[in-house]
Amino acid sequence: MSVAEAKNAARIAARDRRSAAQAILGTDAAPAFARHVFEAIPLVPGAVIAGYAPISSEADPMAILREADARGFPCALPSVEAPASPLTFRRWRPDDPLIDGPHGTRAPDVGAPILMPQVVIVPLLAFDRAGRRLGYGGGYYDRTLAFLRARGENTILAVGLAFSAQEADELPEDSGDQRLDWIVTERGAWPVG
Ligand SMILES: Nc1nc2c(c(=O)[nH]1)N(C=O)[C@@H](CNc1ccc(C(=O)N[C@@H](CCC(=O)O)C(=O)O)cc1)CN2
Ligand SMILES: Nc1ncnc2c1ncn2[C@@H]1O[C@H](COP(=O)(O)OP(=O)(O)OP(=O)(O)O)[C@@H](O)[C@H]1O
Repeated sequence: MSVAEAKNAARIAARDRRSAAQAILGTDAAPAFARHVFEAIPLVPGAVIAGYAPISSEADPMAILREADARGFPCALPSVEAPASPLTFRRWRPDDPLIDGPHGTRAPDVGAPILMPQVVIVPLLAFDRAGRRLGYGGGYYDRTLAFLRARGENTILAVGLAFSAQEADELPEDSGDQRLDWIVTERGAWPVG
């Protein structure tokens, strides 16, 4: 089996596990995610924190972003503005309206300023303890984290957000894959490695 085939097989199983976890935990997990992030992760004051507007059964980062905003961290959400390119992040404040993007995603209006995040909360279908992750297969977050890491002026933190049931033993990986630095679930926050 090629790495791409192994990833596709893992995606199918991971989708079911994620939706089962979301059905059980639902909105109860969101405040736990926020508590773990602010208790465990060393955040530089003023760091730009990027989240995402959740789709489907994704773990919901919006409680993290609202708390970040209340603590004075500028927040941003991703926007797909060109295919096969890194994501663009635009400023978001609580209650800002969002516009529809591809695959049911929502993003800030194109009039919102573009920000370069130092902390990227990453959606995922599955993660493992080594920080490998599996997304929908568009490669957007791999390209985006590679781009942000290559700029190199600032170390960025890639924080995978998931239900604990999304943990996999060992995910398939290829050379373009970007690993997570932290994993946050409803049970806690762990640095990778
Ligand atoms: N909430 C969220 N926003 C995001 C992403 C994401 O994964 N989640 N993205 C990450 O790249 C970017 C948008 N790109 C995407 C690329 C592919 C699919 C996708 O394949 N979605 C599934 C449908 C999900 C579902 O309803 O279960 C699909 O079409 O099969 C989604 C988003 C930026 N914004
Ligand atoms: N660092 C990268 N730079 C450029 N292209 C990449 C990179 N990583 C992956 N890609 C492209 O994206 C495709 C899909 O990658 P992959 O299957 O790892 O996506 P994913 O991590 O599941 O999705 P996503 O990152 O969007 O959540 C790859 O086949 C490759 O063509």
